[in-house]
Order: sequence, then structure tokens, then C-alpha cells
Amino acid sequence: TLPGPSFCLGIGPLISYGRFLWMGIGSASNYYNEKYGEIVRVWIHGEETLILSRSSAVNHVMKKGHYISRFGNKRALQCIGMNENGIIFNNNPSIWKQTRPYFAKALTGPGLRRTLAVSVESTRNHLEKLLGGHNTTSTCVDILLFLRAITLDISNRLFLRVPLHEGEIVSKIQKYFDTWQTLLLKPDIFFKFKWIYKKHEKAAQDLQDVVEELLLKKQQELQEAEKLHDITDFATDLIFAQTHGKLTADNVRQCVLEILIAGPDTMSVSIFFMLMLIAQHPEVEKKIVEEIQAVTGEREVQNSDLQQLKTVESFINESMRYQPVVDFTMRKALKDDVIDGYPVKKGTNIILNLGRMHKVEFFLKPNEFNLENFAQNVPHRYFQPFGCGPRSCVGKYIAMVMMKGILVTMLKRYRVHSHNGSTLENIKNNNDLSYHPNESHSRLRMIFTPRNQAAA
Ligand code: HEM
Repeated sequence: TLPGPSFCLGIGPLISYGRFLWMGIGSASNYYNEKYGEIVRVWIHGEETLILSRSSAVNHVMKKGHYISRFGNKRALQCIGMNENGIIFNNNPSIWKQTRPYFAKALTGPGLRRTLAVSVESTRNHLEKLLGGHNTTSTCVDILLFLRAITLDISNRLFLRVPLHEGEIVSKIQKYFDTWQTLLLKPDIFFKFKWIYKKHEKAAQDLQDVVEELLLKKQQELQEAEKLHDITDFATDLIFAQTHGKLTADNVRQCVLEILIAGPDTMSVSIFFMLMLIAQHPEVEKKIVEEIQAVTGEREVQNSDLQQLKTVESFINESMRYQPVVDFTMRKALKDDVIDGYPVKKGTNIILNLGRMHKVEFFLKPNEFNLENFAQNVPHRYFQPFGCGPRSCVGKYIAMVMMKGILVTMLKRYRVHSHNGSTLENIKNNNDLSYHPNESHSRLRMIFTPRNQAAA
């Protein structure tokens, strides 16, 4: 039998579901793995749910073709437009199979090659806009807002290419994410009380409306253009697919929405954690800055440099391992199976607890932030921040390039410090749909000091 709390006349399922709603998905998963081991059976919404943090079990699920669906309340997914639309929580395998290739095309090949230059330019522009006019040695920056604006701008330049109001959209993306996180596992009864979830519905609708407007602008531009631009983009491909009846309008809008939120939801917080780790580990900063200087000198980072930025790469990997933003991923078994000797029924929900997996196996100093953890080659099965197999992160290559472009461009010019003595250990975090700082009470700030002035 599978380890985990006992059924006990239905009390076990009630308690475990309650724990997920109360603690958040990431925290509850860690609680159960810690208490019962690396393979645990609990219940969410009365459905059997496995929480896996043993690498053999996690890799089994990731690689097999019958775990290509996720789970979540259907009403919640309808409310945020993800039900059978888009890609991230599209639980209809045949529609998901139609949409994923559009993402794969945009996030690899020529798009991937342009990413570094676009990331550098966008980061430079934002740094100049925010800090350029200051003569003072240091500037206090609302860091998450800043990083979200950069990641949104990069995504827009790569995938949509229409003028947009960054501040307004960043705030709508955050509210959309909060809605997604709040509703995802709620019981059906919650949706019977419209007055309770009305504000969430509005938050989701607001972002959908903005994306609709952006798509209209894009369609207009395409109609007015005398010939197609040299570089086609994600949005253009989707609009053509809709014109040819291959994708519905709702699906196209949702795909554009998802490619725009993917960066601000994941990378901005990841880079924030990285900047905090740099601020807390001056010896690591020194190594990174020396490497950047040796490889790029006075010029901006280029694609041909990426292979040589080995310390930067180890630093990004170690940061994602030690302080992950995407701590787990959710799947559903579409067939009966056996995982690590345990029988698993079709329909079972699966949580792959990647963050914990990265701390319980293989690494030399699992509970420390230490670049030595990546000093030797790490076999893929022990380190999967983006997942692997058919439902892995389709943006994994582009995400690495964007993070390198943003970090290198910032660190070449600025030293970063935390504000008011905040450290990763003392800022409050939520570990629900993702692991991120709790921003409900105050905004997080960091101090940027120009390197030339810091040296003087
Ligand atoms: C630090 C950055 C990022 C991390 C750690 C991350 C991690 C992940 C993980 C763990 C998954 C689930 C994989 C699975 O179930 O096996 C995922 C899915 C996904 N990611 Fe990322 N991601 C990042 C950035 C991005 C970016 C920049 C994009 C696109 C611009 C992106 C697009 C997606 C999409 C579309 C999916 C859903 C794929 C599907 O369901 O078929 N991600 N990501």
C-alpha cells in the first residue's frame, strides 16, 4: 500500500484537502513528503493524489506519454480561460497537442537566437529609464515591478510586437496569477456563490480583455502591412491559424495571454531570488563579475559568449535548485500504471515535487547555497527545474538565455544590495502555486549602485 494518511471513514481525504487549501499546494506537498517519505498518497477534492519527490518516480512520470494532462477545478480553469484552451493547464490532450507546436516554434530556432540581443536591449533601456538620470551613487528600486516590466517587454518584443502599457499589464498579470492560485483547487461549491468569486472573475477577465485589444491591434497592423515582415512571430502564426480555422479565437487569445505571463510569473521572481543571493554572497558575486568581465570585456554579451559563461550558468542552476520559484508541477495519470512498484489508477492526480527532489538526492551540499553543487556534471534525472519529456517547460531554453541576458547586463553595470536588511531568510514567502515573496503588505526593494561609483 502507498504511504500516507489513512482514509479513516473519509476523514483522511477531508483533512488532506483542507491542508492543501489552507497551506497552499507547495507547502502541503512538502509537509506530506517530509512526514511520509518521497512517495505519498493523499486526496485533493476527494481524488487520489500522489506526491512524488524521488527522482526515479518523477522521471518515470515526466517521460511517459500518459501523464500529459494536469489537474485542477474545471470551473476555476473556465474562469481564467485555461479550460481546454492555451497550453499551461489545458487538460484536453488533443487540443493541447494542437497548440504546443506554436509555442515550440516560437521558443526555439530563430526566436531563441534573437532572445539574447532582445533581452540585453530591453534590460539596458529599463535600467536607463529608471536609473539613468540619477547622479546619486545608489538608487532604491521596486525590484519585482522592475523585473516584471523587463520580462514582459522581452516577451512582447519576441512574440507579439505591439505597443503596450507595461505598468498596467504587469499589475493585471499579477492579479490574474493571484486568481489562478486562489481558485485552482477550490471545491465546486465555491463557484455557486458568485458574490465570493466575482472579484477573481473580474481580475481574470481584465487581463483577457487587454490581450484581446492587443490582438486586435496586431490584426490591424497585419492587414495594413503591404508585405509580411521578414520575421514572423508567435501572434502572427496564431492569427493565421485562426483565419484558416485551425484554432478558435478563444484559444488564440489564451495562447497569447499565456506566453505573455510565463516570463513575468516565473523569471522575474527567479531573478529577484538570484539578485538577493548575489547580495548575500559577495564571494559568488566576485567570481561571476570576473567571469563576465573576462568573457565580454567592454561590450555587451553575445550568443557566442554563452558557452563560456560557466560560472553564470552554475549560479543560475544553483539558484533555481536552492531557491526555486516553480517548486512542483501537476500531472494526471491517463492510464493505469505502476510507479516505483506502486500501482497507480487511471485518473490519479500527481504532484511532482521538484524542489524537494533537488534537496534530497545527489547534491553534495543540498541545504546550502553553494556553487560546488554544480562543480561536477549533474545527471539530468537529478535536476529538473523545467521538467522533461512531452509536457516539460516549452520555454526552458529561452528562459535560460533570457535570465543570462538580464543578469549579465545588470551585473556589468550595477552592484545590488538588499534594502533594510532584508534577506531571503527573513522575507515572507508563499509556497502555493509557485514559491514567491508575499507582496501583500509591502513592496520589495533593492539598492542599485553603479559599478564605477561602487569601485570609487
Ligand atoms: C525560471 C524560469 C522558468 C521555470 C523554472 C519554468 C519551469 C516550468 C515547469 C517546471 C513547467 C512544468 C513542466 C512539467 O510539467 O513537466 C513549465 C511549464 C511551462 N513553461 Fe516554463 N518555466 C520558466 C520559464 C518559462 C518561460 C520564459 C516560458 C515562455 C516564454 C515558459 C513557458 C512554459 C509553458 C508554456 C509551460 C507549459 C507547457 C505545457 O504544459 O505543455 N516557461 N515551466
